[in-house]
Amino acid sequence: MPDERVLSGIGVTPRVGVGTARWHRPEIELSDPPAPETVDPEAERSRFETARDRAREAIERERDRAEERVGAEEAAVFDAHRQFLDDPQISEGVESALGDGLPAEHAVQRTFDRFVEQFAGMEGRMAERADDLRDLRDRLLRILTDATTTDLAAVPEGTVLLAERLTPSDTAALDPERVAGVAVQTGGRTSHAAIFARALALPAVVGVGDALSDVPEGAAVLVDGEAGEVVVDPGENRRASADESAGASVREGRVTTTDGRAVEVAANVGRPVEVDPAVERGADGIGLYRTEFLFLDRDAPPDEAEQMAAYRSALAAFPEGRVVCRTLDVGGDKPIPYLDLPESENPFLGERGIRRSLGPDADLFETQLRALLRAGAESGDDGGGEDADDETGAALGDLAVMLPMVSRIEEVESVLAVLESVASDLDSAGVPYAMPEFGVMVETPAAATLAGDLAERVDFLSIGTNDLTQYVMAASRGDERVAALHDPLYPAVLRTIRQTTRAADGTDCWVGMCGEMAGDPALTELLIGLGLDELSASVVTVPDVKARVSETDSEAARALAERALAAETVAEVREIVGIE
Ligand SMILES: C=C(OP(=O)(O)O)C(=O)O
Repeated sequence: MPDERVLSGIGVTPRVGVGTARWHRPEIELSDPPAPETVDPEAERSRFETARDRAREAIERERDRAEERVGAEEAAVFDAHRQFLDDPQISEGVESALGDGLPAEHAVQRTFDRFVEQFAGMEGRMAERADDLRDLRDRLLRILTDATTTDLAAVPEGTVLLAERLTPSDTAALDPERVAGVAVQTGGRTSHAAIFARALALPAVVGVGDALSDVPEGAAVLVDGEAGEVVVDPGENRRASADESAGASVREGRVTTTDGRAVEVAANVGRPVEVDPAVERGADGIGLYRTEFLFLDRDAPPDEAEQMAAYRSALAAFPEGRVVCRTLDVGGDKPIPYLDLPESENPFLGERGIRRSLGPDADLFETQLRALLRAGAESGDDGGGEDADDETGAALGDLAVMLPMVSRIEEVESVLAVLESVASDLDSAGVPYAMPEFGVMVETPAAATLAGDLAERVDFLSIGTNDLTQYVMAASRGDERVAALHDPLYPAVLRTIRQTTRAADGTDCWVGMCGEMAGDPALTELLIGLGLDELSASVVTVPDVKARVSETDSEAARALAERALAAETVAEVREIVGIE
């Protein structure tokens, strides 16, 4: 058996892939420039201009392609490339190098290298600009030297792509059908490579460092995006784990248990770019759209038309399904600078979620509800602006609105009143809208205790086990010292879940789960036994959860849940469920 070699980095997608190493080395080595007197500056200027035009066209093409595959937000990086291409300082730098008698390719290299050095010495986002400049420099050099490079869209199936760095254009070109994994020497969790890899559900490890450069072309390599490991010459055991992680194949359409009980398997998404991968991985709909992501990383909130366009395109992606939009959930771990959230002694117990929407963010909340009600209208309302969705008129799925951090019946009553008033304003203005399904998250012990009263007022409850566990166990989500307590398999949490589903038994109110627990296929049978009607999972695990649902017998699941509910310790629960 060959010796395994394990390199560590930062795992960015919870998947394991194995395949054959293939290096992507786009850097171009130029030989020394010829003597200046032998160079014709006019001819070189014209070569540079032609190369710049060709680069501009290619950037446009790649931008469109990236937008189609991974979304407008990620594709926006190509706009930065286009701006650099026409940046006067760069043009001046190239002009001055041509004036010094350098050929076009050397002029490009000298100019860009200076800017790369400047940006690389800065912090944060500015440092990322250095990558954009390298990307653009190499593109121009490839054109000027007629260099042939790997066509990343056409690598052989089963390729594990290795690179010193992956530029946005490289990553956007990757074909998930062909690429078994990606390992990159540089980059962090929020690097472009990581973001694209996640959006495409590719196993990926970034920030592996120089050790990666010793991996030979053609070696067998396993990429463990969960553990953050790159394993060269993996042994049989490792390969078996990759096979397991390759997971179930995508299943279109609804699944039922072996005895015919329908369980909806939806996906959790945070940004428009994640919607298409959810469709591709066979989700029945969106069980949690974390709409606060539409409000992050910007200077002002999205207006009604922009929000409406985002909601409508999610609805159009699931014409047969349901899209559950959670209203703005800020505060706690999700600050938004322009909202000027006050310091809180304990933000998780402070003014967050619905508490803000019915308080200081009332105007934003009303705008969001207007956008949601209008988004659900059959067709014909295009949001009234150029930001509006061009899917207008397409078949749309069913919209549902869900409230975060509910702990009082009064909150639900107040929101119902706001909904009525928004609907009546739209009515009077003759604006088309549709009343959505209406539900609340059960993420506070108070909501679980009141589940029966809530169920009388809403169409659905969705259990957010991430927060529910934090509040039931009094163990902060982000505090490593109490991480072991943050486990939904503790009997207190399991019984709170059952309390919630039981409260809705026999009513028209359905009960789903959108916390991370719902996405763990090892717990699917238990959750069916606990009475969940819907499971909303991370996009990558949707096929595995669907597969588990269709292997489950509801009677056996109920018996399993009864045993787990009778257990007194987490260790007993784990043993009963059959996990370590
Ligand atoms: C799904 C949940 O919400 P969040 O976005 O806070 O993880 C949860 O708390 O389980």
